[in-house]
Amino acid sequence: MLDSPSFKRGDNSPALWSGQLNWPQPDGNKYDRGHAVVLGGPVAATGAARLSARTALRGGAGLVSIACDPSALMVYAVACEAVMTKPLRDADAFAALIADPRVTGVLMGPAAGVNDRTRALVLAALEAGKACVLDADALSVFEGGPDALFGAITAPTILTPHEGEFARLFGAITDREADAVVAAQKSGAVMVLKGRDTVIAAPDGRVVINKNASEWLATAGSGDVLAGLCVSLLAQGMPAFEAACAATWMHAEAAYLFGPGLIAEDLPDQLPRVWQGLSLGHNGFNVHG
Ligand SMILES: NC(=O)C1=CN([C@@H]2O[C@H](COP(=O)(O)OP(=O)(O)OC[C@H]3O[C@@H](n4cnc5c(N)ncnc54)[C@H](OP(=O)(O)O)[C@@H]3O)[C@@H](O)[C@H]2O)[C@@H](O)CC1
Ligand SMILES: Nc1ncnc2c1ncn2[C@@H]1O[C@H](COP(=O)(O)OP(=O)(O)O)[C@@H](O)[C@H]1O
Repeated sequence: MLDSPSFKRGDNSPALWSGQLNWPQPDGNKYDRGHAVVLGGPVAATGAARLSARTALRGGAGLVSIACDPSALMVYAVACEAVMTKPLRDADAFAALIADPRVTGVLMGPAAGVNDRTRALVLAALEAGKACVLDADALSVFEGGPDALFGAITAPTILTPHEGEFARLFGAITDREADAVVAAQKSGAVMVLKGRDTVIAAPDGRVVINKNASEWLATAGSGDVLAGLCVSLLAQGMPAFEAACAATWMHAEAAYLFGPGLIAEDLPDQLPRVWQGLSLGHNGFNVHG
């Protein structure tokens, strides 16, 4: 349906994007499913990036690394197992790290800090032409001067603001759907305007409303998980709009499968059940042959 040039608006469902999921192949290796790099926050705020990175692995990325200031490396190294850690001194070091062609997606923002360092790292990643997901502080650092951000976006990019972050870049919201479409066109990025019904808008005018969310998702770190899922699917080669739609639906489905009492930590480990549902023909159609 989304391939039709006439498609403009609809509710999110696997029918829109399941054909573009990157399933592991019998003769494949981990690099076939991409390497996602997550920017880690400082030593006192490591949880958000760890949630994002764990989710990126559960979302199917073949490799996931957290890049962080050397002063925080020990915390990440002790806390992470399959997720790798990379020391990162400055924007030049970040550019060198992600210049590896096998790095296929970069997430910045969760607990990164609203400061000049975060701003410089975001601009370095965008200028490197990498597929990026920008969330939280990676958006807030451009409050008061968003054109510097929009002008740097050339590669596939997903922005995942909550309403407060959205207003910092685009002004007060009057109509969530219309405002998200305008914001996508203005920024050149896929917009994921989060909320009860999340609006996903592409610069070319496509817009989808996600309606399977649970109110239990309104919990600290839930957005960090969504950002991790976005970068996972982007790093696996999905187009940005389809990756954003799939991530939003899978995030909400994970919450539904867990049920009441959910906290953000519970979400990544529900993703195998989400994948199983998709592979077995969830919602009445078979996506895995
Ligand atoms: N485990 C961890 O380490 C975690 C770390 N985290 C990290 O914390 C940092 C701060 O992130 P944040 O989102 O809490 O705060 P911030 O950017 O100041 O915005 C908050 C202000 O915006 C407004 N607002 C309007 N609509 C809103 C909405 N729908 N949802 C929320 N707010 C809304 C509202 O203003 P009000 O409307 O009340 O005037 C509110 O006061 C960031 O780095 C993040 O990654 C978190 O992810 C949690 C887990
Ligand atoms: N009332 C609600 N019902 C359903 N989903 C919600 C509700 N409130 C928030 N969400 C979802 O929870 C997530 C919260 O993300 P965010 O505000 O960035 O949190 P955090 O910064 O703590 O990670 C988003 O995916 C949003 O769509």
